[in-house]
Amino acid sequence: MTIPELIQRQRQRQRQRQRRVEQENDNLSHSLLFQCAELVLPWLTPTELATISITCKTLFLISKSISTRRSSDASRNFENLPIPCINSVDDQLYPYFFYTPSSFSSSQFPQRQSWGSTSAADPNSLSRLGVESVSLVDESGEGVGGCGCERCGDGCPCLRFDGLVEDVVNECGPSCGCGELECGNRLTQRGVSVRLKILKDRRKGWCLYSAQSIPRGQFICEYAGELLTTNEARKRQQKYDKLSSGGGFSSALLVVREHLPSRKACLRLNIDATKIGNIARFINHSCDGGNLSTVLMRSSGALLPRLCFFASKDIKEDEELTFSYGGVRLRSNGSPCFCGSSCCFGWLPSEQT
Ligand SMILES: C[S@@+](CC[C@H](N)C(=O)[O-])C[C@H]1O[C@@H](n2cnc3c(N)ncnc32)[C@H](O)[C@@H]1O
Repeated sequence: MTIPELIQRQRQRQRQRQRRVEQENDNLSHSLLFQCAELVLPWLTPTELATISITCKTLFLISKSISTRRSSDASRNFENLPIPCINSVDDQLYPYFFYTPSSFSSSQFPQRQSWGSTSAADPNSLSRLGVESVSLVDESGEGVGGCGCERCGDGCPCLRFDGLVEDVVNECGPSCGCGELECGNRLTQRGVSVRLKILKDRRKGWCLYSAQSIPRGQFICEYAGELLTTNEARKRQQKYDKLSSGGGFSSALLVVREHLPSRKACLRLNIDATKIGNIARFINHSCDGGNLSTVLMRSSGALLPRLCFFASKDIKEDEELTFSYGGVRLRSNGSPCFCGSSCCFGWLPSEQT
């Protein structure tokens, strides 16, 4: 071999080595990018995700799989069964909101929530019974109202708990000695146990549907969201009314009043599930009362009750779940109702909050 040939061969080897190193670096940075993106992207909003997905192929593919995972379970693994979102009317893949299995005071909630990552959300990372942190105590600071039953049944004292307000159904609570969720008097504390799905309707927006037949009396879900002061609820209602008048915005602020035995005062709960809520935020109104009834449930010793939905009749698979938002239509800027019932009033119930 001549000297120029030797030099050429050496250069060739050098170039091959360099290409190998470049390829390895490229693979490494791709997998690093992949790992970082899988960690960071689930924290983004749909708009942020769409923006980042157009920057390179890897981010496009990861964003796409996050969107698919988001639409496969709106409850992000916080409920016992996945609740898929199905949209056959437009391009919106899934409704975006923060998930909470139970109501809580808004100052306790983080600014962002991860949704759609490969590792499932930890259902224990958010308390299922947020409102129970506000509990009744005796003078020594001990919780009151709990039972000491080994096996709770009809004789459990929690069922006869002398509550603050009328028309509230009682269950065992955190100060009971009957163990955790296996107790028979905690019907509404185990989360959603029926198959549900969220479908999009062109006029009503997202709707909650049954994905199995459900017998009358079955617990469906709690209405969970931010617990607001009445002042804050009024401010938000004004803001939501303005946004709704522009179209394409749905609010989910619910006001529940429970009368005290004197009938002179009431306990008022303002639950806003617009930004932070659970699947109950997708239940639409029906002027005929729909197929759900609401019941206020109080766990023994808890100050605040929880608003729970039960099937008010036998429900078939693929039926929309609805209830009546109320009978009052006071606000002049009410929205049109598309419940489709024969007694439809034409406008959604609304009152001054
Ligand atoms: C609690 S949210 C229900 C979920 C909502 N459809 C969504 O897409 O998020 C309440 C909002 O849903 C819409 N809605 C509920 N019932 C309706 C009905 N019968 N007709 C028209 N819109 C309805 C209204 O925009 C209302 O403000």
